[in-house]
Amino acid sequence: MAAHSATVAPVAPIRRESTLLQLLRNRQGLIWLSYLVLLVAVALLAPTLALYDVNVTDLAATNAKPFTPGHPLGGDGAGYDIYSRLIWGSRQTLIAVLIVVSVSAAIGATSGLVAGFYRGIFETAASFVSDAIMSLPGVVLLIALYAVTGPNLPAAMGVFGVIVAPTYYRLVRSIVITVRKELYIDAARVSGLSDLRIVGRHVLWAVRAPIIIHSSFIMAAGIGIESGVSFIGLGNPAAASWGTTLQRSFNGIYNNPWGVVWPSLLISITILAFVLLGNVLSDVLQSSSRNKVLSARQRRSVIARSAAVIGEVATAEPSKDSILSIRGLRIGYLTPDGEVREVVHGVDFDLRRGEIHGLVGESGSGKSQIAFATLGILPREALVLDGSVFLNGEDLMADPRKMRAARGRRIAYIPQEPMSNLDPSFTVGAQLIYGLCAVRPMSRPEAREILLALLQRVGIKDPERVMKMYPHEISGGMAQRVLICGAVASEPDIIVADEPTTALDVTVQAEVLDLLRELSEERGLAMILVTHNLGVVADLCHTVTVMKDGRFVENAGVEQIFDSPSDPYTVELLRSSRSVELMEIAS
Ligand SMILES: Nc1ncnc2c1ncn2[C@@H]1O[C@H](COP(=O)(O)OP(=O)(O)OP(=O)(O)O)[C@@H](O)[C@H]1O
Ligand code: NI
Repeated sequence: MAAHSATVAPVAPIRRESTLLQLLRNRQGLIWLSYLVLLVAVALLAPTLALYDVNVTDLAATNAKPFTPGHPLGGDGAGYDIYSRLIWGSRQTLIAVLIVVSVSAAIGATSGLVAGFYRGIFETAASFVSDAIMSLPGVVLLIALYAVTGPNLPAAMGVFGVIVAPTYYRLVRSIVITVRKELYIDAARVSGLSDLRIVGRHVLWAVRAPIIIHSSFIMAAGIGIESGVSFIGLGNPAAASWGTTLQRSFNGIYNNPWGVVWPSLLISITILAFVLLGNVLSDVLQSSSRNKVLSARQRRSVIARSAAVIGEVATAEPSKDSILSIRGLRIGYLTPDGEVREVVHGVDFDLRRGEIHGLVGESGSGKSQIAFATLGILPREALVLDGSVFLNGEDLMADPRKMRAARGRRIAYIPQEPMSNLDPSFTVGAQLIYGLCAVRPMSRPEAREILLALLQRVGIKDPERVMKMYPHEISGGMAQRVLICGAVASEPDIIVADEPTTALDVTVQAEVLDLLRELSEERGLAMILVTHNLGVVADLCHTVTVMKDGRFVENAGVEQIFDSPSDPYTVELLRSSRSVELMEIAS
């Protein structure tokens, strides 16, 4: 947070849309919400929609194929009409799911709320119980229950609700603990509100979105468990549920294989609906609680209004001998009260071919914003208020298509955390080959050849073997080498590296920095190196920009910065970094 440093351009607040409206505007949200509403309607209207009563069997329906007259989805071995059973089953299934959610949310969320708010002995006890429940084998418990109650779906679902209650407990408790620390709760308390009012007003507001999202996933799990429980025979065979329907059809799978398809399809689609709706909800609810993503029209009007306040800045020409020129770049974010907080205040920047340029400054000074802007990967809610990014004289900022074409091809990126930038479910080789083929038209064997040579070049001893490994099988240093290999493979002109060695061990750091220097010299690569480590800058960079509060305070050759810094802030930065170094040597 560096609000004190930012220029705030007051623009009229933007009205928020209701959550439901945002949900309906999202295509996925609309589809899955409609599906679920339809499902509820079917469950309510079951008596009219079903062709037969729940427990009516019909000799003609025995193992009937689908589209038999009177039995649109066929029948099972006992002569039940599958279509009617599924319609009735939607009732049973939705009731089962409601039991799971209400039991688990009631127990878990309430205890989490109390534990997080009052802490102390209750929290200790509740956390113990929650851990104990989580360590129980759920399915075994359900089977044991069967011995006591017999086939009883509501009881089984209630027990399942207790089993998953700790997930709510943990979620709610951790949120309440953070919210409670925040200032507005203190403010509320000082103004003499009772605990109940504070919980109602502020804490419930903070936990409501996570609870709704989590419930959607629990409902998906509930459907799965209901089907599973009924399928292994713990449900009431007389009551129609999707699980029992599936079980019956499964018993007669050799006589009528189609019978299995319908309930499976219904169960899968409904689980999918809850999970995907949960994802959409999480987008909608969580983004609106922090930063609003504006529509293109709102975005233009905010930018225009803020330009009117600050005044147009004449866009300068790019420098002739630079490969990358940034001119008058201003980036802002909308605050919750609808004002624009500017975090980068009109910076100019030039990068020549083969130059390694260090971008240093304290946390929150805007280094990453500049790196992201160069790559065109600013967060969706970011507002580019003004300015241009010229690559070889072409303005990328003005044309998103050019930006997309340049990204990964002409300008490559090396991230801070190598591990989280590799997909755990694919081998290293598969990801590298996929990435390379996406930016340079070539066949997979060709890409493989290039990458094997490059992996060798970035210091990986046995590239063939590493290609076959999954990310969790390699070390952090190796992962960063792999990503550097991926970045260099597309033969870019510029590499943007945001703290590329922070996540690595000290010994590995030096090796990776050496590698970056060598690659830059070999290939004439220009590099923007974002770092807070002046040692890295002294070691690697030709030129340096020092940033503070969204402005460039000094921009010069590396010798000049270290030998005769002109800005007091640079002097301060050098002094503090030296004292950190001395401390490290002393310890
Ligand atoms: N998505 C966002 N919404 C609102 N403000 C943001 C967002 N992302 C960044 N900011 C603000 O932009 C400013 C600059 O952030 P930036 O990440 O560029 O800093 P940095 O210099 O890279 O810091 P660090 O060294 O911690 O990475 C900060 O004040 C930050 O609060
Ligand atoms: Ni950063």
